[in-house]
This record gives sequence, C-alpha cells and structure tokens, in this order.
Amino acid sequence: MGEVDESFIQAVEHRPKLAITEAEGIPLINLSVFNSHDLPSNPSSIETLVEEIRDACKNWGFFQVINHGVPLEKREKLELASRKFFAQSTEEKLKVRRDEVNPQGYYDSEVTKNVRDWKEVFDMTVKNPTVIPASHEAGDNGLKEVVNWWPEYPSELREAFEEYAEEMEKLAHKLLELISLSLGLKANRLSGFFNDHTSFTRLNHYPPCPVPHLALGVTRHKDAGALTILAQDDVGGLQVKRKTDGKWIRVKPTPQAYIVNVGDIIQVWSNDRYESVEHRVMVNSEKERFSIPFFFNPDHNVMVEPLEELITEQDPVKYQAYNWGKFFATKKRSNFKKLDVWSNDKYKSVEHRVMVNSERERFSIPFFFNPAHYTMVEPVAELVNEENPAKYKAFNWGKFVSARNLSNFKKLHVENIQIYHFRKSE
Ligand SMILES: O=C(O)CCC(=O)C(=O)O
Ligand SMILES: [Fe+2]
Repeated sequence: MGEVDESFIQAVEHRPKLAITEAEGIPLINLSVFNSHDLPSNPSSIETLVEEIRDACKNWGFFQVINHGVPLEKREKLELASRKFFAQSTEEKLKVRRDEVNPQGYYDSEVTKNVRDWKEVFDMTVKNPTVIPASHEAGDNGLKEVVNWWPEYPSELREAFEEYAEEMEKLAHKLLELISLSLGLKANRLSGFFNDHTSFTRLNHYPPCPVPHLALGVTRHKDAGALTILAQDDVGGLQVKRKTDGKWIRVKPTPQAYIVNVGDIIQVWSNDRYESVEHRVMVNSEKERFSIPFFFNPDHNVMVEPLEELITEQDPVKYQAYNWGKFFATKKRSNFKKLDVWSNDKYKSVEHRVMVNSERERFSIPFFFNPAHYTMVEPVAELVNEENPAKYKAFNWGKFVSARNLSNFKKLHVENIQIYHFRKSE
C-alpha cells in the first residue's frame, strides 16, 4: 500500500492500544446437536443450546461456534484461493476492481467513518446475479442485477467460493432458527425474509502495517445486515467492544471455529433485545492477516421493523420500518473520501497553518471561492480514462459544507446512514 497516507490515521481517541487485555472472551458455543438435521430430536439438548445463544446475543452480540458442520476442506480451499489472489500485483487485482456500476470485486480504499482501512478486499454475492435497487434515491423503484466478477487467477476461486457459500447459507439458516427460538418465536419465523437474499462474502487481506498504533484494518463499526459469520486465520486482530464496560476485547483465534455476530437487522427485529455490537480490526507490523466474513442479508425488498410478536405495551416499537435494499444502497454510496476531486488527484489540496508571534498582530482576508450548494462534485470527465479511473464518487457540495461545519473542521464527518436514524423518539 506504499507510504502511509494521512487518510489512514485514526483520531487519537480511536487509536488502538497495542497491548490488550485478553480477559473474558466471547462465548464459545458447540453446535453439534444441531448440525446434522433440521431440528434435533432431543428437546432438552436444544433447550440448553437455545439458552446459550440467548445469553450470547444478549450479553455480547458476538459468539464463536464449533462443530458447526462446515467441512474444513471447503474453508481451506477458499482461504488458499484468497491468498493466491491477493499475492498478485496491484495491476492484476485492479482488473477486477469494483466500480459505481458493479459493487462487487476488488477494492483497496475502503473508508469506514471517514478513515481509510488498512486492508484490501474482494467481494462476491452469494446469489449470482443478486437483485438490488438501481439507486439509493427514495423515488426510484428501478432494480438492477449485480453479477460477480471473477479474476483470471486463481481459476479455482469461483468454484471454491460457490462451494463455501452453500455451506455458509446452511449455517446461517441454522443460526437464524436458533436465534428465532431464543426470542421465543417459531424456528422458521425469519426464514421467509431470505428467499432472494442479498448476502455477500468478502475476502479480507490486511497487509503488515508500519503504523499499527495509528491505523486500523477496519475502523470501529457495526454490521448492517442480519448476521455475520466470520472465518479468521490464526494471526488475530479482531476486537469486540464489550457491552459491560466498553472495553475492546480481542477475539482470540480458535482453529476451525466461526465467529458469529448479530447485525443491525436483528437488533431492529428484536426491538433491541439483542444489539449489534461495535467491532474493529487491529493490524500489526509483522504479519499479514486474512479473514472471510459472510454477511447474511435479507431480500432487497424486505421492510425491516420490530417483529410484532415482540411488541407489548411495556415494550413499544422502537424503530420505524425501513427498506433494506435502499438502506444498503445509501450506505454503500456514502462511503466516500476527501476533496482533491475535480482533478482526480492530479492536483492535491495541501495542508497549511498559520503561526503567530509575540509582538505584532497580523491581518489577512481570504476569499473562499466555492461552487453553488447544489453542485455535485466529481472528477471531471476529461481527466478520467482507463489508466486513470475516477478516484472519487460524486458528492453534493452543499451537504458536504454543512456536515463539515458541524464536525468542527476536523474530519470530513459525513456520517453514514445508521439504524438509529430510524429509531423512534422515546
Ligand atoms: O476481519 C475481521 O476480523 C472482521 C472484518 C469485519 O468486521 C468486516 O469486514 O465487517
Ligand atoms: Fe464487521
């Protein structure tokens, strides 16, 4: 990734401490009773399991599962293909780069909460094609089909992914059943939301980082979907914000286990009984790290809202319904970076500052020449070509300025869409 660009540097309060206490870990749950059939015949064994899931979702929002039924060789095949893909030159990887039209593929400049992540990724949807809204605009009812890009090398990536995704889907449905039971609902209560699901899998590669105390592999965030099932390698780096005290707890790699976390959608469905928990990824200066999250997301047309069975007088509805596809499209779109945009990075905006002195006062009068508020700022078309693809997405100047003024000029703090925007006031 070359020299360390300022966009990677976290604000002081978000920088990771390199020595982290590994006190209490997230719960480890054995799924063996549940992994061979749809619902096990022994009701008391499943009761204990459901109880464990309930406690884990309530107290942590995160847990690990073992004896999950996913064949190890399928995971290893995809892990190996991922290593081979990322080991190629940037030029090769950019041939399958994600763009405005197709959000799948390779990407090395993801921005979470306006700070760049120290990672590169490759995204693939599980359904190929996957149907999503054509745009984030509320009035636009158009749909589009997203198809996966496949790199030339390694040629086995596609097969490895497809086999793996099938296993992930099975595991995700099992977990969904357990979660439904743990909320006192029928096992299949949530299954119908996933007929044409928009799930995707991401290959993450975190290269060694010369400034692990200043940057993060993934900035603190919550996952927007229903559930995430993560395979991490043996390097470690994932941290979860413990609910009891807000401390960052490292998720110790457990060979062959999967890490599961509740996403925002389960938070809303459960009307806050279960919360989607913040997590982040630390990087280190010596070892690269690989991980593979599977994001289990419902159909694009699902209206996400608290489940009516969980609503009572004492526990009234906490969220307004929102459309999953639109929410997701908006979230993807608002992941953009800083200025230097029109020139597509040919000219860089340069930092400057003003010194004062002990004797003389000084006056100056700057004139800030800004476009109209409705201007959509994006690289000018003449400066964009195949060798020099657009480095910025379009953004609205007026909205940018008002967000920036709010954030005290420190960071471009245009906040991503979040479920709390749909929270009803108490
Ligand atoms: O790599 C990891 O351990 C977690 C990645 C993650 O949180 C994400 O991609 O949403
Ligand atoms: Fe995540």
